[in-house]
Amino acid sequence: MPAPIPEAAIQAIIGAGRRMDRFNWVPATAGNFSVRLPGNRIAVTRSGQHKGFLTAESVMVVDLDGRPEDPALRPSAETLLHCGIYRRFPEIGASLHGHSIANTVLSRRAGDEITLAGYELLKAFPGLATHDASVAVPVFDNDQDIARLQRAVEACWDAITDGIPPGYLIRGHGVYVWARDMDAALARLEALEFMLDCELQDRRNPA
Ligand SMILES: CSCCC(=O)C(=O)COP(=O)(O)O
Ligand SMILES: [Zn+2]
Repeated sequence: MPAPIPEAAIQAIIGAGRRMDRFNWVPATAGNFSVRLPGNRIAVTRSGQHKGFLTAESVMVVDLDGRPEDPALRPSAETLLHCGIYRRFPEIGASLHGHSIANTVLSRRAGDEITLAGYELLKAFPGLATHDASVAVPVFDNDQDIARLQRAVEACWDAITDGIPPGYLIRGHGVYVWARDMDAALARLEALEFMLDCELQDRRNPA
């Protein structure tokens, strides 16, 4: 009999969905969220749920390779991207994926990264103590083969020598961010989305 999902993890996931829905970052059934549990378990949203209206039944458990504890339940189609984050970064406790207008539009127009520079909100990212900095957020081509997409993400991470940014974009699709816990992941997501929105508005109305 598998261990129950801790109530705190369930509430963190439900709360994240409500908060992201208020910003219109999870339209239709877009988005997926996860929390690391003890014992190499991951609490993750089930596939096809509206993330603004999650309940305890919307959350299930997979292992670090994405295998469901209950084979009758279907985890997020993008579970392997969450697993890749937890496998790579042992200190990470929560991961979020959303589809905002800003991350979708900008990633469609971008090359293989979007550089954010000079924003006070860069200080919401780890290791940055000043606006006088820049972060190159990777952008990956969208792929319905999520295992292949995860391999592209890992190849990019392997090539970064000066600090992996706490998020990436998937072209025309959305964003992934992660942090030590759900509150920190939401703060990072809000900071990143704010800066992407600024970039989008800048491009619409260049000075
Ligand atoms: C209608 S959204 C298309 C799938 C997607 O990109 C997503 O984020 C939600 O997929 P899930 O399987 O996690 O519900
Ligand atoms: Zn998605």
